[in-house]
Amino acid sequence: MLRSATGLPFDDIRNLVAQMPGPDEAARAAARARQDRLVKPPGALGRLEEIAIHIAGWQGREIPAVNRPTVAVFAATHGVAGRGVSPYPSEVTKQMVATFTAGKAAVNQICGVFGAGLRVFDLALDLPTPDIVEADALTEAECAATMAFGMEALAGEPDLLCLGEMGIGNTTVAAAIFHGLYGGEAAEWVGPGTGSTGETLARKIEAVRAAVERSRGHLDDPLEVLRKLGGREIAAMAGAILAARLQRVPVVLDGYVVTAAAAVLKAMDPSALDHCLAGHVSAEPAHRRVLEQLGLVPLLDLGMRLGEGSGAALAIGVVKSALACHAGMATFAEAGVSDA
Ligand SMILES: Cc1cc2ncn([C@H]3O[C@H](COP(=O)(O)O)[C@@H](O)[C@H]3O)c2cc1C
Ligand SMILES: O=C(O)c1cccnc1
Repeated sequence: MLRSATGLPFDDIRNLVAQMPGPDEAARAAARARQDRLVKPPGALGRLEEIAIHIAGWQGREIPAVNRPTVAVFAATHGVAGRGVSPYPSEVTKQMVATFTAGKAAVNQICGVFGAGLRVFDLALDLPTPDIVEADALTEAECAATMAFGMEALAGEPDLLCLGEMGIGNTTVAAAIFHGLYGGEAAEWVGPGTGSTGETLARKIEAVRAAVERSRGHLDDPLEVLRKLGGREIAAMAGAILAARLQRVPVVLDGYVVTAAAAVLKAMDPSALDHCLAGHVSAEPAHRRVLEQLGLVPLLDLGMRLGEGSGAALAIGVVKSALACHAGMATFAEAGVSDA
Protein backbone atom coordinates (compact mmCIF):
# COMPACT_ATOMS: atom_id res chain seq x y z
CA MET A 1 0.00 0.00 0.00
CA LEU A 2 1.02 3.55 -0.59
CA ARG A 3 -0.45 5.02 2.57
CA SER A 4 2.33 6.64 4.56
CA ALA A 5 2.30 7.46 8.23
CA THR A 6 1.51 11.11 7.69
CA GLY A 7 0.21 11.73 4.19
CA LEU A 8 -3.07 11.23 2.43
CA PRO A 9 -2.90 8.55 -0.27
CA PHE A 10 -2.85 11.12 -3.07
CA ASP A 11 0.07 12.84 -1.42
CA ASP A 12 1.97 9.56 -1.69
CA ILE A 13 1.19 9.44 -5.41
CA ARG A 14 2.32 13.06 -5.78
CA ASN A 15 5.56 12.21 -3.97
CA LEU A 16 6.22 9.39 -6.41
CA VAL A 17 5.55 11.70 -9.37
CA ALA A 18 8.06 14.15 -7.89
CA GLN A 19 10.68 11.36 -7.79
CA MET A 20 10.43 10.31 -11.44
CA PRO A 21 13.90 9.75 -12.90
CA GLY A 22 14.91 10.93 -16.35
CA PRO A 23 16.59 8.77 -18.98
CA ASP A 24 20.28 7.88 -18.87
CA GLU A 25 21.66 10.66 -21.08
CA ALA A 26 25.05 8.97 -21.53
CA ALA A 27 23.36 5.81 -22.83
CA ARG A 28 21.22 7.92 -25.17
CA ALA A 29 24.28 9.73 -26.52
CA ALA A 30 26.17 6.45 -27.01
CA ALA A 31 23.19 4.92 -28.83
CA ARG A 32 22.85 7.99 -31.04
CA ALA A 33 26.55 7.84 -31.92
CA ARG A 34 26.22 4.14 -32.71
CA GLN A 35 23.25 4.83 -35.03
CA ASP A 36 25.44 7.26 -36.96
CA ARG A 37 28.17 4.60 -37.41
CA LEU A 38 25.85 1.81 -38.61
CA VAL A 39 26.03 0.83 -42.23
CA LYS A 40 23.22 3.01 -43.61
CA PRO A 41 22.85 6.63 -44.58
CA PRO A 42 22.34 8.62 -41.36
CA GLY A 43 18.64 8.79 -40.50
CA ALA A 44 17.68 6.21 -43.12
CA LEU A 45 15.92 4.03 -40.55
CA GLY A 46 13.70 6.96 -39.63
CA ARG A 47 11.82 6.51 -36.39
CA LEU A 48 13.45 3.12 -35.80
CA GLU A 49 16.57 5.09 -34.90
CA GLU A 50 14.70 7.25 -32.40
CA ILE A 51 13.07 4.17 -30.89
CA ALA A 52 16.45 2.49 -30.33
CA ILE A 53 17.78 5.66 -28.70
CA HIS A 54 14.64 5.96 -26.57
CA ILE A 55 14.92 2.41 -25.26
CA ALA A 56 18.68 2.83 -24.72
CA GLY A 57 18.03 5.86 -22.53
CA TRP A 58 15.43 4.16 -20.37
CA GLN A 59 17.25 0.83 -20.10
CA GLY A 60 20.48 2.71 -19.44
CA ARG A 61 22.65 0.92 -22.00
CA GLU A 62 24.05 1.71 -25.44
CA ILE A 63 22.70 -1.54 -26.87
CA PRO A 64 19.32 -2.24 -25.26
CA ALA A 65 17.24 -5.38 -25.71
CA VAL A 66 13.63 -6.40 -25.36
CA ASN A 67 13.60 -10.06 -24.33
CA ARG A 68 10.71 -10.02 -21.88
CA PRO A 69 8.00 -7.74 -23.30
CA THR A 70 4.81 -7.94 -21.27
CA VAL A 71 1.30 -6.87 -22.16
CA ALA A 72 -0.64 -6.09 -18.97
CA VAL A 73 -4.40 -5.97 -19.51
CA PHE A 74 -6.47 -4.39 -16.74
CA ALA A 75 -10.17 -5.25 -16.62
CA ALA A 76 -12.92 -3.47 -14.71
CA THR A 77 -16.69 -2.98 -14.62
CA HIS A 78 -18.37 0.40 -14.94
CA GLY A 79 -21.69 1.53 -13.48
CA VAL A 80 -22.11 4.01 -16.32
CA ALA A 81 -22.48 1.04 -18.69
CA GLY A 82 -25.95 0.63 -17.19
CA ARG A 83 -27.00 3.81 -19.03
CA GLY A 84 -26.76 2.09 -22.40
CA VAL A 85 -23.60 3.84 -23.60
CA SER A 86 -22.21 0.75 -25.33
CA PRO A 87 -23.86 -1.68 -27.75
CA TYR A 88 -22.52 -4.51 -25.56
CA PRO A 89 -23.57 -5.57 -22.05
CA SER A 90 -21.16 -5.41 -19.09
CA GLU A 91 -21.02 -9.24 -18.91
CA VAL A 92 -18.76 -9.11 -21.97
CA THR A 93 -15.93 -7.84 -19.78
CA LYS A 94 -15.81 -11.02 -17.72
CA GLN A 95 -16.38 -13.16 -20.80
CA MET A 96 -13.45 -11.49 -22.55
CA VAL A 97 -11.24 -12.02 -19.48
CA ALA A 98 -12.05 -15.73 -19.80
CA THR A 99 -11.22 -15.50 -23.50
CA PHE A 100 -7.82 -13.90 -22.72
CA THR A 101 -7.15 -16.74 -20.26
CA ALA A 102 -8.10 -19.28 -22.92
CA GLY A 103 -5.66 -17.64 -25.34
CA LYS A 104 -8.38 -16.87 -27.84
CA ALA A 105 -8.63 -13.07 -28.04
CA ALA A 106 -6.91 -10.89 -30.66
CA VAL A 107 -4.29 -9.71 -28.19
CA ASN A 108 -3.24 -13.31 -27.44
CA GLN A 109 -2.48 -13.93 -31.09
CA ILE A 110 -0.42 -10.75 -31.46
CA CYS A 111 1.51 -11.53 -28.25
CA GLY A 112 2.24 -14.95 -29.71
CA VAL A 113 3.74 -13.46 -32.87
CA PHE A 114 6.18 -11.28 -30.90
CA GLY A 115 6.89 -13.58 -27.94
CA ALA A 116 5.24 -11.24 -25.46
CA GLY A 117 3.84 -12.40 -22.14
CA LEU A 118 0.24 -11.50 -21.39
CA ARG A 119 -0.89 -10.78 -17.84
CA VAL A 120 -4.53 -10.07 -17.10
CA PHE A 121 -5.45 -8.12 -13.97
CA ASP A 122 -9.07 -8.49 -12.96
CA LEU A 123 -10.20 -5.54 -10.81
CA ALA A 124 -13.27 -6.67 -8.85
CA LEU A 125 -15.39 -7.39 -11.92
CA ASP A 126 -18.47 -8.22 -9.84
CA LEU A 127 -18.33 -4.81 -8.20
CA PRO A 128 -18.99 -2.06 -10.77
CA THR A 129 -17.81 1.42 -9.88
CA PRO A 130 -20.70 3.87 -9.34
CA ASP A 131 -22.30 5.48 -12.40
CA ILE A 132 -20.13 8.56 -12.89
CA VAL A 133 -23.15 10.66 -13.84
CA GLU A 134 -24.44 10.16 -10.29
CA ALA A 135 -21.39 9.71 -8.08
CA ASP A 136 -17.62 9.55 -7.93
CA ALA A 137 -16.17 6.34 -9.37
CA LEU A 138 -13.67 5.93 -6.52
CA THR A 139 -12.79 7.34 -3.14
CA GLU A 140 -9.32 8.78 -2.71
CA ALA A 141 -8.20 5.69 -0.77
CA GLU A 142 -9.64 3.34 -3.42
CA CYS A 143 -8.07 5.30 -6.24
CA ALA A 144 -4.62 5.34 -4.63
CA ALA A 145 -4.87 1.65 -3.69
CA THR A 146 -5.90 0.77 -7.25
CA MET A 147 -2.95 2.75 -8.62
CA ALA A 148 -0.73 0.78 -6.24
CA PHE A 149 -2.28 -2.46 -7.48
CA GLY A 150 -1.45 -1.44 -11.04
CA MET A 151 2.21 -1.27 -10.05
CA GLU A 152 2.05 -5.10 -9.93
CA ALA A 153 2.35 -5.01 -13.72
CA LEU A 154 6.09 -4.57 -13.12
CA ALA A 155 6.37 -7.63 -10.87
CA GLY A 156 7.66 -9.97 -13.59
CA GLU A 157 10.42 -7.46 -14.41
CA PRO A 158 9.42 -6.82 -18.01
CA ASP A 159 11.97 -5.00 -20.15
CA LEU A 160 9.12 -3.38 -22.11
CA LEU A 161 5.65 -2.85 -20.67
CA CYS A 162 2.64 -2.61 -22.96
CA LEU A 163 -0.68 -1.61 -21.50
CA GLY A 164 -4.16 -2.78 -22.39
CA GLU A 165 -7.64 -2.74 -20.94
CA MET A 166 -11.01 -4.41 -21.03
CA GLY A 167 -14.13 -2.81 -19.56
CA ILE A 168 -17.42 -2.34 -21.37
CA GLY A 169 -18.33 1.36 -21.19
CA ASN A 170 -14.75 2.52 -20.74
CA THR A 171 -14.61 4.65 -23.89
CA THR A 172 -17.28 6.74 -22.14
CA VAL A 173 -15.09 6.93 -19.05
CA ALA A 174 -12.02 7.84 -21.12
CA ALA A 175 -13.98 10.57 -22.93
CA ALA A 176 -15.09 11.98 -19.57
CA ILE A 177 -11.48 12.12 -18.38
CA PHE A 178 -10.37 13.94 -21.54
CA HIS A 179 -13.30 16.34 -21.34
CA GLY A 180 -12.50 16.88 -17.66
CA LEU A 181 -8.82 17.51 -18.31
CA TYR A 182 -9.04 19.49 -21.55
CA GLY A 183 -12.48 21.13 -21.54
CA GLY A 184 -14.24 21.87 -24.82
CA GLU A 185 -17.59 20.24 -25.57
CA ALA A 186 -18.43 16.69 -24.49
CA ALA A 187 -19.24 15.72 -28.09
CA GLU A 188 -15.68 16.53 -29.22
CA TRP A 189 -14.32 13.69 -27.06
CA VAL A 190 -16.95 11.05 -27.65
CA GLY A 191 -16.75 8.51 -30.45
CA PRO A 192 -18.31 5.18 -31.34
CA GLY A 193 -16.09 2.95 -29.14
CA THR A 194 -17.22 -0.59 -29.94
CA GLY A 195 -19.76 0.82 -32.41
CA SER A 196 -22.18 3.19 -30.69
CA THR A 197 -24.33 5.20 -33.09
CA GLY A 198 -27.64 7.07 -32.95
CA GLU A 199 -29.38 6.97 -29.57
CA THR A 200 -26.54 5.08 -27.92
CA LEU A 201 -24.03 7.69 -29.05
CA ALA A 202 -26.36 10.49 -27.88
CA ARG A 203 -26.64 8.87 -24.42
CA LYS A 204 -22.86 8.57 -24.33
CA ILE A 205 -22.35 12.27 -25.08
CA GLU A 206 -24.93 13.21 -22.45
CA ALA A 207 -23.32 10.94 -19.84
CA VAL A 208 -19.89 12.49 -20.47
CA ARG A 209 -21.34 16.00 -20.30
CA ALA A 210 -23.24 15.33 -17.07
CA ALA A 211 -20.39 13.47 -15.34
CA VAL A 212 -17.98 16.34 -16.03
CA GLU A 213 -20.60 18.91 -15.05
CA ARG A 214 -21.02 17.09 -11.72
CA SER A 215 -17.26 17.31 -11.19
CA ARG A 216 -16.91 21.07 -11.79
CA GLY A 217 -14.74 22.72 -9.17
CA HIS A 218 -12.42 19.69 -8.99
CA LEU A 219 -11.15 19.54 -12.55
CA ASP A 220 -7.87 21.36 -11.93
CA ASP A 221 -6.53 18.39 -9.94
CA PRO A 222 -5.77 15.49 -12.33
CA LEU A 223 -5.99 12.91 -9.54
CA GLU A 224 -9.47 14.20 -8.69
CA VAL A 225 -10.43 13.88 -12.37
CA LEU A 226 -9.19 10.28 -12.26
CA ARG A 227 -10.99 9.48 -9.00
CA LYS A 228 -14.31 11.09 -9.91
CA LEU A 229 -14.56 10.03 -13.56
CA GLY A 230 -12.19 7.09 -14.04
CA GLY A 231 -12.75 3.42 -13.46
CA ARG A 232 -10.44 0.96 -11.75
CA GLU A 233 -8.59 -0.11 -14.90
CA ILE A 234 -7.77 3.52 -15.70
CA ALA A 235 -6.40 4.11 -12.18
CA ALA A 236 -4.43 0.86 -12.28
CA MET A 237 -2.91 1.74 -15.66
CA ALA A 238 -1.89 5.17 -14.36
CA GLY A 239 -0.17 3.36 -11.48
CA ALA A 240 1.54 0.96 -13.89
CA ILE A 241 2.84 3.80 -16.08
CA LEU A 242 4.18 5.58 -13.00
CA ALA A 243 5.78 2.43 -11.55
CA ALA A 244 7.44 1.71 -14.89
CA ARG A 245 8.88 5.20 -14.89
CA LEU A 246 10.25 4.81 -11.36
CA GLN A 247 12.02 1.63 -12.53
CA ARG A 248 13.00 3.16 -15.87
CA VAL A 249 11.08 0.55 -17.83
CA PRO A 250 9.92 1.83 -21.23
CA VAL A 251 6.16 1.70 -21.84
CA VAL A 252 4.05 1.29 -24.96
CA LEU A 253 0.58 2.80 -24.76
CA ASP A 254 -2.41 1.35 -26.61
CA GLY A 255 -5.46 3.24 -27.82
CA TYR A 256 -7.91 5.85 -26.63
CA VAL A 257 -8.67 4.25 -23.27
CA VAL A 258 -5.08 3.58 -22.20
CA THR A 259 -4.20 7.10 -23.27
CA ALA A 260 -6.71 8.47 -20.73
CA ALA A 261 -4.65 6.94 -17.92
CA ALA A 262 -1.49 8.44 -19.43
CA ALA A 263 -3.14 11.86 -19.78
CA VAL A 264 -3.81 12.03 -16.03
CA LEU A 265 -0.08 11.64 -15.29
CA LYS A 266 0.90 14.11 -18.01
CA ALA A 267 -1.43 16.68 -16.44
CA MET A 268 0.39 16.15 -13.14
CA ASP A 269 3.85 16.56 -14.65
CA PRO A 270 4.67 17.45 -18.27
CA SER A 271 7.60 14.99 -18.26
CA ALA A 272 5.53 12.07 -16.92
CA LEU A 273 5.25 10.29 -20.27
CA ASP A 274 8.85 10.71 -21.40
CA HIS A 275 9.36 6.92 -21.09
CA CYS A 276 6.24 6.16 -23.15
CA LEU A 277 5.74 5.40 -26.82
CA ALA A 278 2.29 5.57 -28.40
CA GLY A 279 1.89 2.13 -29.96
CA HIS A 280 -0.79 3.26 -32.37
CA VAL A 281 -3.49 5.77 -33.10
CA SER A 282 -6.85 4.07 -32.89
CA ALA A 283 -9.87 4.79 -35.05
CA GLU A 284 -11.61 6.42 -32.10
CA PRO A 285 -11.82 9.91 -33.61
CA ALA A 286 -10.53 11.91 -30.62
CA HIS A 287 -7.49 9.70 -30.08
CA ARG A 288 -5.41 11.52 -32.70
CA ARG A 289 -6.10 14.89 -31.07
CA VAL A 290 -5.31 13.53 -27.63
CA LEU A 291 -1.96 12.16 -28.81
CA GLU A 292 -1.13 15.56 -30.30
CA GLN A 293 -2.04 17.17 -27.00
CA LEU A 294 0.32 14.76 -25.24
CA GLY A 295 3.12 15.30 -27.76
CA LEU A 296 3.14 11.61 -28.75
CA VAL A 297 3.49 10.45 -32.36
CA PRO A 298 1.93 7.01 -32.83
CA LEU A 299 4.07 4.19 -34.24
CA LEU A 300 1.20 2.57 -36.15
CA ASP A 301 -1.98 3.82 -37.79
CA LEU A 302 -3.92 0.75 -38.88
CA GLY A 303 -7.51 1.78 -38.25
CA MET A 304 -7.74 -0.53 -35.23
CA ARG A 305 -10.35 0.22 -32.57
CA LEU A 306 -10.26 -2.83 -30.36
CA GLY A 307 -8.44 -2.04 -27.14
CA GLU A 308 -7.14 -5.08 -25.14
CA GLY A 309 -3.63 -3.72 -25.67
CA SER A 310 -3.75 -5.01 -29.25
CA GLY A 311 -2.21 -1.91 -30.82
CA ALA A 312 0.51 -1.74 -28.18
CA ALA A 313 1.26 -5.45 -28.65
CA LEU A 314 1.56 -4.95 -32.41
CA ALA A 315 4.05 -2.14 -31.84
CA ILE A 316 6.37 -4.61 -30.04
CA GLY A 317 7.30 -5.81 -33.52
CA VAL A 318 8.41 -2.32 -34.49
CA VAL A 319 10.38 -1.87 -31.26
CA LYS A 320 12.04 -5.28 -31.55
CA SER A 321 12.96 -4.58 -35.17
CA ALA A 322 14.45 -1.22 -34.21
CA LEU A 323 16.56 -2.89 -31.52
CA ALA A 324 17.59 -5.76 -33.80
CA CYS A 325 18.96 -3.26 -36.33
CA HIS A 326 20.63 -1.23 -33.60
CA ALA A 327 22.35 -4.29 -32.08
CA GLY A 328 22.99 -6.45 -35.11
CA MET A 329 24.01 -4.14 -37.92
CA ALA A 330 27.67 -3.67 -38.70
CA THR A 331 29.27 -0.25 -38.61
CA PHE A 332 30.69 1.16 -41.86
CA ALA A 333 34.18 0.27 -40.55
CA GLU A 334 33.22 -3.30 -39.59
CA ALA A 335 31.54 -3.97 -42.92
CA GLY A 336 34.26 -2.32 -44.97
CA VAL A 337 31.67 -0.14 -46.70
CA SER A 338 32.76 3.29 -47.92
CA ASP A 339 31.22 6.14 -45.97
CA ALA A 340 29.92 9.29 -47.64
C1 LIG B 1 -16.13 -8.68 -27.87
C2 LIG B 1 -15.35 -7.46 -27.43
C3 LIG B 1 -13.96 -7.55 -27.25
C4 LIG B 1 -13.25 -6.42 -26.85
N1 LIG B 1 -11.95 -6.23 -26.60
C5 LIG B 1 -11.76 -4.99 -26.27
N2 LIG B 1 -12.91 -4.31 -26.28
C6 LIG B 1 -13.01 -2.88 -26.03
O1 LIG B 1 -14.32 -2.36 -25.98
C7 LIG B 1 -14.65 -1.76 -24.74
C8 LIG B 1 -14.90 -0.29 -24.84
O2 LIG B 1 -15.90 0.05 -25.74
P1 LIG B 1 -17.31 0.62 -25.26
O3 LIG B 1 -17.03 1.82 -24.45
O4 LIG B 1 -18.01 0.89 -26.54
O5 LIG B 1 -17.96 -0.48 -24.45
C9 LIG B 1 -13.49 -2.02 -23.84
O6 LIG B 1 -13.79 -3.08 -23.03
C10 LIG B 1 -12.37 -2.26 -24.80
O7 LIG B 1 -11.21 -2.77 -24.41
C11 LIG B 1 -13.88 -5.19 -26.64
C12 LIG B 1 -15.28 -5.08 -26.82
C13 LIG B 1 -16.01 -6.22 -27.20
C14 LIG B 1 -17.49 -6.10 -27.39
O1 LIG C 1 -8.88 2.99 -28.87
C1 LIG C 1 -9.28 2.31 -27.95
O2 LIG C 1 -8.64 2.17 -26.88
C2 LIG C 1 -10.60 1.59 -28.06
C3 LIG C 1 -11.45 1.81 -29.11
C4 LIG C 1 -12.65 1.13 -29.15
C5 LIG C 1 -12.98 0.26 -28.16
N1 LIG C 1 -12.16 0.06 -27.15
C6 LIG C 1 -10.97 0.71 -27.08
